[in-house]
Amino acid sequence: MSVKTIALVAHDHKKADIVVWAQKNKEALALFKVVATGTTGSLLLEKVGLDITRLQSGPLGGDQQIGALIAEQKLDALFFFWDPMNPVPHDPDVKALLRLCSVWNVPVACNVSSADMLVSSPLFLDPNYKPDLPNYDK
Ligand SMILES: O=C(CO)COP(=O)(O)O
Repeated sequence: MSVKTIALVAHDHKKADIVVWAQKNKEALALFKVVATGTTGSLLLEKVGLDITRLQSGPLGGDQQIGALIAEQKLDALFFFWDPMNPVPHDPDVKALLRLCSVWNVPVACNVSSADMLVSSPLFLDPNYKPDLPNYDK
């Protein structure tokens, strides 16, 4: 049984949302090891006081670093408040990250309501719960 690792990421127009969400869920988030992309991580540290491992900023490779954690089976969930209304320069990285969540059966919440449900899910909070790994041999 080990502490779960989660990643928190928000695009610029969603950063206010993730700060409010993290403030609301600060107690629950303290149960996890938290990693975040650079700017999101700085904001969460400053405004919420979360203990966070900061990766690169998204456009500089932060999404890919989180993808690498998924490929190495070192990430238990992704909370990604991505922006459906504004394009980002690293859109291929965003798509790749979301794709890897599906490839590796990693739970991913892309908006406030799904983040609320995931962070309060008894199943996810069960330290013994591990989603099945996919089998691509067939
Ligand atoms: O762009 C991002 C995710 O695609 C987020 O990166 P920042 O947290 O550095 O803004």
